[in-house]
Amino acid sequence: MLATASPGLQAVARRLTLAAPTAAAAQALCVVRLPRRLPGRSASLRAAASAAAAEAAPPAKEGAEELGFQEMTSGTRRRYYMLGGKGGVGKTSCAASLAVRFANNGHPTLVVSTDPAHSLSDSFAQVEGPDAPLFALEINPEKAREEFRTASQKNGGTGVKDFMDSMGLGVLVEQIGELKLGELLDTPPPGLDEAIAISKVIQFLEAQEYSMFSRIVFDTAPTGHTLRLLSLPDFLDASIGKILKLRSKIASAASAIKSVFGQEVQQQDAANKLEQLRERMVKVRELFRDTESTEFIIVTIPTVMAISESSRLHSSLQKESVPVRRLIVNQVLPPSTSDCKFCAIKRKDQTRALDMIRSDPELMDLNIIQAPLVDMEIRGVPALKFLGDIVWK
Ligand SMILES: Nc1ncnc2c1ncn2[C@@H]1O[C@H](COP(=O)(O)OP(=O)(O)OP(=O)(O)O)[C@@H](O)[C@H]1O
Repeated sequence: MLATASPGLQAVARRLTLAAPTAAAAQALCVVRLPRRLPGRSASLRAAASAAAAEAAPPAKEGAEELGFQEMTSGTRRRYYMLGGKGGVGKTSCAASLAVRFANNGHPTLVVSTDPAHSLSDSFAQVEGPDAPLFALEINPEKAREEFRTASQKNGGTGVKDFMDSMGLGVLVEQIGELKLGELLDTPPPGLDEAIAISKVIQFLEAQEYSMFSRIVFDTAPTGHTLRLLSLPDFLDASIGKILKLRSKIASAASAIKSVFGQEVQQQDAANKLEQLRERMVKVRELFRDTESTEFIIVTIPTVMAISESSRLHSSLQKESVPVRRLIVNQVLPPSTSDCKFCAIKRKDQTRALDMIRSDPELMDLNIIQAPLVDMEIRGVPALKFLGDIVWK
């Protein structure tokens, strides 16, 4: 599939992830050209960021050097980095800057967005600029869910019920109904979309075309969703497992009659699809917990509320045995020689919040990375490279 990507398609860039693709682009794999030059304010951005980086750098912790970028980039075995945190703290900017940094260090990299707000359809695009291939993949969770719904309707929808009723097997169908899979899909719990979307990413990554990627960076959905997502594979694993069992009972009871109507093959397809989904969900869960290949990086900002939420997130991730080692504190105000009262108050507030991290039992042992608030919107590869060089050291 990669071979069909054409450099001529319409360029759309929103930081590194893609804006809503056109109908044509939505259908195809497309190449996105990002701005090659930093906007005119790059000098002030650079000055502020360097000053902030120098000022904000926390004292090196014992063993901290092992958790530098060197450690993230070493080795060619595939690794996954998932960035999560409260809405708007800078997950996408940090994820995209990490992806650019990996690509510039020779890693063919894929950055994945599963945020429903970002995409209308699945799209896959090469980002121009970095030294090694950098691709952005956006999964449309709604579309992924639709595929799943179609499979389950075939499996337990009214067509099957009418048919089974006529065969005196309606009770079994009611049992399927009790599992409420249809309802689950009509009013999905938050997190289901992301779970299905991530399972879809895993499906992609099993394909030959994607084998070249040695670093996969996930720009995850906000905190609450991500957490629910983590418990979902267990839930889906259990309910899909039950459905499959019932399915095989029904199939064996009615196979002779069904084959007369030619429905057996279709239903077997649906059952296979559910089984595949279940297997992928199990893989998602394993992937999330694999310390060798996966790391969940929490992104936060220096406010009391964001830090409290990050503390809860870390606690939940630990309960789910998800490896977390780094905490990015983004948008830390750079130092200034001017006597701006507003800035002074804000800085004091941020200092208090940073102290809170140091005394929070959930967060204090994490490797803390401070990223400065810069004076412009972070868009395009050069700006992301710039941010990445400051954040990922
Ligand atoms: N260090 C920073 N300095 C200045 N602006 C920043 C910084 N980090 C992020 N921003 C800006 O803040 C806004 C939100 O950032 P971003 O989209 O990366 O956050 P997010 O956590 O992914 O948001 P969402 O939860 O909505 O997906 C963007 O306009 C981005 O350019």
